[in-house]
Amino acid sequence: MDQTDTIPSVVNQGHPAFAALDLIARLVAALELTPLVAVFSFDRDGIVRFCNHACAQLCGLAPEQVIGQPRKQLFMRGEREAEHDRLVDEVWRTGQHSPSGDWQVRTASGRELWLYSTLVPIYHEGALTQVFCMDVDVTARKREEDALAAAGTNFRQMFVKSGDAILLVRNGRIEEANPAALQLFKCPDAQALTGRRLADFSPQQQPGGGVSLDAARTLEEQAYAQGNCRFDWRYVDCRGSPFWAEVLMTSITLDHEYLFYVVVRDISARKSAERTLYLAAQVFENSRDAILLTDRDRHVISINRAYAEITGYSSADMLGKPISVYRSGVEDEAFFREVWQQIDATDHWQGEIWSRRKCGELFPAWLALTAIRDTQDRISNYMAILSDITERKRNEEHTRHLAEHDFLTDLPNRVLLLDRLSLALSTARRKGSMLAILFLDLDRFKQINDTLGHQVGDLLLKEVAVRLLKCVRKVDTVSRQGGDEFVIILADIGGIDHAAHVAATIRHAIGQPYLIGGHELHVSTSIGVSIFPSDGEDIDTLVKNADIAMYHAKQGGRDNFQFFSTEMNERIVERASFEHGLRQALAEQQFELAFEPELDIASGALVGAEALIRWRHPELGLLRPDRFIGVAEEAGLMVPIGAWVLREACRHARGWHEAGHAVTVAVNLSPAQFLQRDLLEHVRAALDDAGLAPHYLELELTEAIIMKGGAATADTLRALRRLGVRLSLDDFGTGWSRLDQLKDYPIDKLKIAQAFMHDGGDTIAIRTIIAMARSMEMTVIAEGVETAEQLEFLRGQGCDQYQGHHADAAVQASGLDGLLRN
Ligand SMILES: Nc1nc2c(ncn2[C@@H]2O[C@H](COP(=O)(O)OP(=O)(O)OP(=O)(O)O)[C@@H](O)[C@H]2O)c(=O)[nH]1
Repeated sequence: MDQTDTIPSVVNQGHPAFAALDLIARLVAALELTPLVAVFSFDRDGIVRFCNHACAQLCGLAPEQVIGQPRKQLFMRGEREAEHDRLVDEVWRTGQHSPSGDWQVRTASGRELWLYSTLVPIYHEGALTQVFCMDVDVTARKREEDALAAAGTNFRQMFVKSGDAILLVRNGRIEEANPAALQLFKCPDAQALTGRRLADFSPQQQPGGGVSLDAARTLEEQAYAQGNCRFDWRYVDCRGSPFWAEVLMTSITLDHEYLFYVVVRDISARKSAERTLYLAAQVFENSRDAILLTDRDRHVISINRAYAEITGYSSADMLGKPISVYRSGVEDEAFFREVWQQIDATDHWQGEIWSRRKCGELFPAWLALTAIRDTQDRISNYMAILSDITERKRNEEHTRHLAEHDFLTDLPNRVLLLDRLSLALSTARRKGSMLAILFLDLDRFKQINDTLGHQVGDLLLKEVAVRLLKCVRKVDTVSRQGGDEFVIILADIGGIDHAAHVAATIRHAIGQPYLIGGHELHVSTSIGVSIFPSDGEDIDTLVKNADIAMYHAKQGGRDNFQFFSTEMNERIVERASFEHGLRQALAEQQFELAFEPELDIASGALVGAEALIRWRHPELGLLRPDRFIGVAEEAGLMVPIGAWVLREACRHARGWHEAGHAVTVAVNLSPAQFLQRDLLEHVRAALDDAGLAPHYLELELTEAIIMKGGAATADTLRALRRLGVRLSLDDFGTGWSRLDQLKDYPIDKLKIAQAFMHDGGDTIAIRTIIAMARSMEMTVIAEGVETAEQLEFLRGQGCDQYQGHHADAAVQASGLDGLLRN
């Protein structure tokens, strides 16, 4: 219902003039009541004459307060007051209404408002009496407009200044692009972008495989449906270079237009980092080397597949455990301390170590440890790369073996020989010992090849190698130089006799018949020997001289060995002739016995005599044992010679007894005799043959026999003792046995070594030996007594018997020497 309907009619509606008046009255009433337009009027003095409700409300006053007030008090216009005054004057002057406009005002009640305002002249009876001011409150609209303008400005700023590329896309075409977009797409100007589709800046296909055009459309639809969508996209810029971007497409669709606000951010760096990470992960997982990662405290945080495969440990076994738990135990703590010290200093260590699989098996590994640092340069992790090098080591070993060994015999070849020789020489130099080089060449080997073929020759060479190895000790080296030549190093030999002995053994071994391919073959060898240091100080000289000596052996009719030095050859010849002579001496009874008397100190009586062998050599005259016992021992003649001495000594003793002198005979036993199984039988037979009571036979042993012998020796000694034979220990005090060690052996008598009697005598040692021997109830005899003073001293110490020049003299004086000599 119109508000004017509520205004009562003040005139008779039937008369036309009154009808017009009535309309005016109704209009005024409507003006009065309208809430939409604030209306007031003022006269030429600016005094308010009329004010409707809306106006009073706008001013924040009651209408009656407003009437009669100056118009300027209703709405103050600040800086624009004068401008408004001019408008008012213009209306009064021209009688025309003013142009409408927006005015910012402060109301009488202090509110800030925007008014849309018009001034209208009001005539009364033809005269301009008042001006109406009609104001519409447009504050709300004005504020919205301001906010919109501000938002627009902000948006513009953001659009222009954004570091991200922003595109406005309308109906699939780029409408606007910000500077960052021009830069990102490397466009010379905006025209290069506008009007085109985003797909125009994409490769035909996206890396995922979809056609760019279709994929872009799908994404636009998605953004339209969901409001926005975010995706990674591969673009190509105006210069044709591809790049990765992250795209946020927001639909701001109006009406039926597709309008998108598209933010494009270059993520090529991130993509490349992602790619690098992906590759690193692939490398980690697919590496054939075992890789393990730890944290900075060296606790395992990751292992790759190869690690699990190689070691047998799973991630579950290892994660969180200290890496040190998985050491093999071969390398010690000090080794790992050094490893970590180096990593601390250089961030890296690599080397060979032993590793252990979960099943316990050890394997050689190449380990590379690297410290990984964070952006602050602090160690954040450690990486261990472990390669199983079992196969490599095996191959290396195989290759090295091939390089160092002869393919036919598998003996060390020349390369390894020189290496070993160099080692042996430095050891010999350090220890001041001797070594020998034997240069062997088979005799007339060519004939075997020529008559029976190379294959047979080869088999013969292999058999020769086997035989050579049997002739030497483990410390020696047998090598094949090629052809039928072999070189042998004899390390640390005691003397040239050793070398001669080995050479003779080899000659003999090679000379034994071979059964090869159904043929019985015979071959001999010529051997040359050089000795360090006498025949040369260095490898070349020694090998050359052994070769020369071998040549001499060939010259000398083959099948023999020759020393390089003539002097040595002579000595060996002499030795050989000595050996021959000894065999003859046995057969021809060239040995004799001499007796050294043993006297009782207390009574001065002759109580025994030690049998000493002599060799009456047909050319050299009477030889004492030190000239020939060594050769006899090496030639294995000590057993028959010892047996002869035993028999002869017993026979002599029996003679003394028959002459009325119950004297004991002492016989020295050699180690070779002791090793004889039937020693006991020999002794018994010697006693029986001579008819001598066993307690008149005394067997003299050396400390070496006792100490080396062990249980078997103790058994033999006890058996001899049971037989009734007496046992004495010769040269006591010079070896390394101690008296308390002797208590397990049935020894009757100790012979104090002659050495203690020299230079005034070692009185303390003699005293100690005598005291201890007495405590063990052994008889003590001193050897090498030469003076009456020495004898007196021994007597004072309670020594039982003595030997030596002083005893010989006493025996001569007593006339008993004739007895012993016969
Ligand atoms: N079966 C065989 N023969 C070889 C091999 N290497 C070399 N030979 C032969 O070994 C022979 C060596 O001969 P020589 O040492 O020079 O002469 P020899 O016949 O042994 O006569 P002398 O040494 O003077 O006693 C030559 O016939 C070579 O062909 C091999 O690997 N296998």
